[in-house]
Amino acid sequence: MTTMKREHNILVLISGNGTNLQALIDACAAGTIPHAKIVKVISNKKDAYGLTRAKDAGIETTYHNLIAGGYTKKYPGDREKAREGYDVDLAKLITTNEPKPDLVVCAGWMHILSPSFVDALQAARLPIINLHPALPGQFDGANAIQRAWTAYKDGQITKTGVMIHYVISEVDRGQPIVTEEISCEECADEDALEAKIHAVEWRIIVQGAVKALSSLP
Ligand SMILES: Nc1nc2c(c(=O)[nH]1)N[C@@H](CN(C=O)c1ccc(C(=O)N[C@@H](CCC(=O)O)C(=O)O)cc1)CN2
Ligand SMILES: NCC(=O)N[C@@H]1O[C@H](COP(=O)([O-])[O-])[C@@H](O)[C@H]1O
Repeated sequence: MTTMKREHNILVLISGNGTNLQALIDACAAGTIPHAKIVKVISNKKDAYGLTRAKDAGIETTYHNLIAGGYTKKYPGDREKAREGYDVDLAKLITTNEPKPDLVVCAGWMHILSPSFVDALQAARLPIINLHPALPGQFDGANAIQRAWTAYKDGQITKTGVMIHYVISEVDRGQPIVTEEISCEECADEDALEAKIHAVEWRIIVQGAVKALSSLP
């Protein structure tokens, strides 16, 4: 008797255009990510075009914002408490989502997640992976592409890359799942490097999701 494989549920966090979300949507539809479905997209930016991409694909969306959600008003002058409250509610949004997600993917999610968030998802046995446009330990944080190009022009590096890694409290320091190097020397300018990085991103975010799902207990 053949046992049907349960579909894995993916929840995606975005902040922008959503081209990496689109790569995941297309990969689920094509079966490149086998037996998987994106069940929710959450954005911290109301005008994120990724929300449109999700709606066009029939995926439920939620807008969750630090200011619009009243967190900075609730904790006036205490940005850390406001972020903490925001993150605790974000974790609740994710862990109580129906259907229950099996994997959270940060696909251009531009908000540093607090330890209370990371701990809450770990307690729920819910892995988080992140797309980062640099190699492990190279340019942690925001604006990695711009920083890589500057470092290359200053003669400090000859290559950069893209990685998918598990998310821990320390930003961009979680265990890498997939990495791919990119030679800066083959790029005429920063725009060419950015275009090459994005093309690699759209491929390895799918590979990273497949690997993370295949590692689930
Ligand atoms: N605890 C973790 N949180 C996040 C991780 C992580 O590995 N651990 N990865 C990031 C994604 N990211 C790089 O890959 C990243 C995104 C944003 C920032 C940042 O400085 N954000 C600022 C706000 C910037 C803005 O709004 O434009 C902030 O949060 O104050 C750094 C790294 C996702 N989170
Ligand atoms: N530190 C994380 C980071 O910088 N992520 C960057 O956000 C973009 C999202 O694009 P998208 O919204 O089109 O997927 C990606 O290109 C990625 O380089």
